[in-house]
Amino acid sequence: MDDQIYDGESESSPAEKLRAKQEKKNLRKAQKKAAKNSSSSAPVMSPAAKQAELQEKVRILVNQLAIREAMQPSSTGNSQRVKDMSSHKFWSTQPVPKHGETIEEEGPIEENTPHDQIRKEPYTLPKEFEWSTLELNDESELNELYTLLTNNYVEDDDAMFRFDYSGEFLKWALQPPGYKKTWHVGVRVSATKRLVAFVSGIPADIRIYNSRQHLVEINFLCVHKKLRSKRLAPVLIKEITRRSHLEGIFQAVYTAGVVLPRPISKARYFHRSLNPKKLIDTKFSSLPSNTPMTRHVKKYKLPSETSTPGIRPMLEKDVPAVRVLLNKYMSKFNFVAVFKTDEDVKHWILTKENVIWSYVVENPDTKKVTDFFSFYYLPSSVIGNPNHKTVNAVYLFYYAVQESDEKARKSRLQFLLKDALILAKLKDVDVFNCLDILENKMFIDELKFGPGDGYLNYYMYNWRCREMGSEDVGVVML
Ligand SMILES: CCCCCCCCCCCCCC(=O)SCCNC(=O)CCNC(=O)[C@H](O)C(C)(C)COP(=O)(O)OP(=O)(O)OC[C@H]1O[C@@H](n2cnc3c(N)ncnc32)[C@H](O)[C@@H]1OP(=O)(O)O
Repeated sequence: MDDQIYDGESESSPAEKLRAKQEKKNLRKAQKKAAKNSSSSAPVMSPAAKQAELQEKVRILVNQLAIREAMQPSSTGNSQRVKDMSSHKFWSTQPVPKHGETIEEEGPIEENTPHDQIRKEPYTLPKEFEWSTLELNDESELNELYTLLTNNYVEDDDAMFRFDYSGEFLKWALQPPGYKKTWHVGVRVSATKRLVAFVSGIPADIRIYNSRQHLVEINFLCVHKKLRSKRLAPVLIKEITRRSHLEGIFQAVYTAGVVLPRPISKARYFHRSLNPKKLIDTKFSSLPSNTPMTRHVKKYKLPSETSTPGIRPMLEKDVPAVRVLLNKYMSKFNFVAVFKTDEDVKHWILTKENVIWSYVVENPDTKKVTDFFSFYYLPSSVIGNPNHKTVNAVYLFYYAVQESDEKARKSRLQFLLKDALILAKLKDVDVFNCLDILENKMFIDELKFGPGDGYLNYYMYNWRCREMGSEDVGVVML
């Protein structure tokens, strides 16, 4: 494989020219606004309005502080380092907010590019490589993607574990209703046709604060280990951006372990041991000092049966009720996935063995579905361990409960999630993971989840908005 360095970032697209124009316009607007604010006399406010304004300012400051604090490099591992904007050769050219920029108005950073001005031909790759749109319904192409990711995708900071998404999982993640094959973007070595890089997009609907958006969700960006640091990732990102623009989509949502300009929010991973001995053998966790293994194992022991009356696997007939429950529950968060149709819920929530499991609670008297939860199966390969190849992990996905009272909701969640742990244990899962998003902090401590080393930063492309705490986030990405 030729490792020639290529910089695909020198071509400037019409969108980039438009962006520069828009930035100038924004600057002029901000200057005008500042001049207006400084010359006009302040309106008279009622004490209640003043109090509300103060509370809002404090809330914003607290959120900003929480994010800044979480972004400090020392305690959070190397991937959480915040680099200077000037050292982001690629990201400093993109329509994303800059680190440190104060955000006053929500909205797009650059205007939509008119269709006839969108570049028609793919970005140029180094001459040894070619673009290849993957056909995931073809078993052998799906297998090529599986092999690329299983050997080269996300690892923890210490390179001990690597995500091992199954082929079936990838089909689920990449072929939701309305998916576009052209957003499954591969790069092959022209001579051998070997797949060496990938990025994907899927259509998604979200609400961020009060803005509903149909956009693209970007995931599975991967460059083969032997081709790292050669600026291939920016070319892949520009190409998926171009293909999104061609479909009339100008905003994106994505998550990454690394800190880029600029997170909307930052969440932390929490882990609940189900098989403590194996987790210690694989060094996924360590035995606390002065704790014998028997006591440690006992701490995480669970009942062998669930205890919520009416709990059962979700069935297709539950889809409409689950959609209503879920969208209602999501209304309390500021950044959420919107499940527009029953088809969406059928695809994303209904059980697919060894990919996602979902359970509902049906009230034994009324037969109404009152709650549901789901978790997806994503094992990690254990790198270089002679005794264990895989850690079997599940991740909490979407859920909903109905209690409006916070105390009642907390106790319901603790009750339900305990059953989720039991059900996962019955499937021979070693660890149950979640982020501190949604209302997960209501059960994390009580159900003996412990904080991990990993963080997940949430981003939007071409959308400026205020930062938020992880408890405001209701988007679960795979
Ligand atoms: C409107 C539609 C818009 C659609 C697009 C929306 C944006 C989508 C954005 C993508 C969302 C992806 C969501 C996921 O899938 S997150 C999962 C990412 N994948 C992995 O972590 C797998 C293992 N790692 C790799 O495969 C490579 O290290 C990757 C491919 C990550 C980088 O390859 P490589 O290591 O060989 O680097 P390079 O020399 O080619 O390029 C260096 C440039 O790339 C910037 N970089 C590094 N990591 C990431 C990252 N995770 N997101 C965005 N940018 C990233 C980096 O800051 C630098 O730019 P700058 O700092 O100099 O400026």
